[in-house]
Amino acid sequence: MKLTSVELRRVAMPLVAPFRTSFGTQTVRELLLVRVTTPDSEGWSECATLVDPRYSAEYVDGAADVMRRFFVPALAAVPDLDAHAVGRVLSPFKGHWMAKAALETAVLDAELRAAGQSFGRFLGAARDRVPCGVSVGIMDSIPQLLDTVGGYLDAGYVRIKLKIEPGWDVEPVRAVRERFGDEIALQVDANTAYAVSDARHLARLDPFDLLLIEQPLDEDDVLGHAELARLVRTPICLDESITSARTAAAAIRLGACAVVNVKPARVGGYLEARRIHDVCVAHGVPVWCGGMLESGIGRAANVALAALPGFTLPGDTSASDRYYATDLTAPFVLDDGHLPVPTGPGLGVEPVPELLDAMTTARESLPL
Ligand SMILES: O=C(O)CCC(=O)N[C@@H](C(=O)O)c1ccccc1
Repeated sequence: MKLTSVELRRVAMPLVAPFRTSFGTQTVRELLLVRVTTPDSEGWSECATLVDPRYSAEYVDGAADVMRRFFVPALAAVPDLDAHAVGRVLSPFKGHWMAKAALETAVLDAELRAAGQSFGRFLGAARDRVPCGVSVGIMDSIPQLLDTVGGYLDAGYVRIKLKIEPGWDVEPVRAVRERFGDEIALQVDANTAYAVSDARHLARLDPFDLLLIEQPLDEDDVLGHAELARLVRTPICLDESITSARTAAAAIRLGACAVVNVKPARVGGYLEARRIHDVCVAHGVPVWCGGMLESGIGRAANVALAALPGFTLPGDTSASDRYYATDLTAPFVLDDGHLPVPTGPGLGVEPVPELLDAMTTARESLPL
């Protein structure tokens, strides 16, 4: 396929409620959407960068700039591009995994729409719907947390993930266990907020039978996670540390993680995400699909990925209304704790034009 146009759109989507993590609070999701066209198709994707480099080193303006100045010119020069070529063409450029993921995904969407094949079928989905977890932010009080968790359980979510940080960890977990019992699937996400020296404190979470503790330490502290795994009983899951199939294999070999959060945006796209899935399955390490507060565009692709056989734990693939009163696409609606895997060509969804225009704050056609 030859790229005939690439458009970047900045979209502002207000969250239904502030979402606080150990690295900041989101109230509006400022998204960068990518739309590519080829002679016989179009492709959409969503770049998962935040407005500021707090989750990772990438941020929205930086992603748009690197696409504009380096990535799109390189891809536009390729006469017969396909999704598998994108990673190769962009490999001389270091990092910028979310920007690379957005371009690869848009090209893949265009390719699959032209072929009439769904993302799920292309990736190797083994299910037609996926069980959904939900991520619960750091709250102002325990009562507020319990009300929020109760609402999500009533909505049917099959797993609760609590964001934690020093000062908001053991007590919230204890309160949720005391109120909702030992049966609910419960895990925590620290987003790198702790140090190995906090091991004894983190071991106080062990009695609560958590599924996992996600990314307690710095993303580059793989050895620290291996040491922590020897000091706490709760399984360690890595997110920010896993940037490729190779780093996944190394982290597993070093005993740094027993579970992996597969997040396509963090690793350059769905092709590498599937490689990470395959490496983890080969090592007997369960995976689940992480989220970046995606609109329906990114959510569609994540739900398709979460249907692969090694995704044996519920992911952060929540319904649209977890974050947004109005989604860019037809909303993803939870049904008996599950979301259906889209079956249409490509992502199987597209932005609703009037909704997209209403939420667009800037648009830019890149010269090819
Ligand atoms: O449900 C979702 O999409 C969000 C899941 C979630 O908690 N994501 C976290 C994370 O660290 O993985 C996050 C990413 C970016 C911004 C805020 C939070």
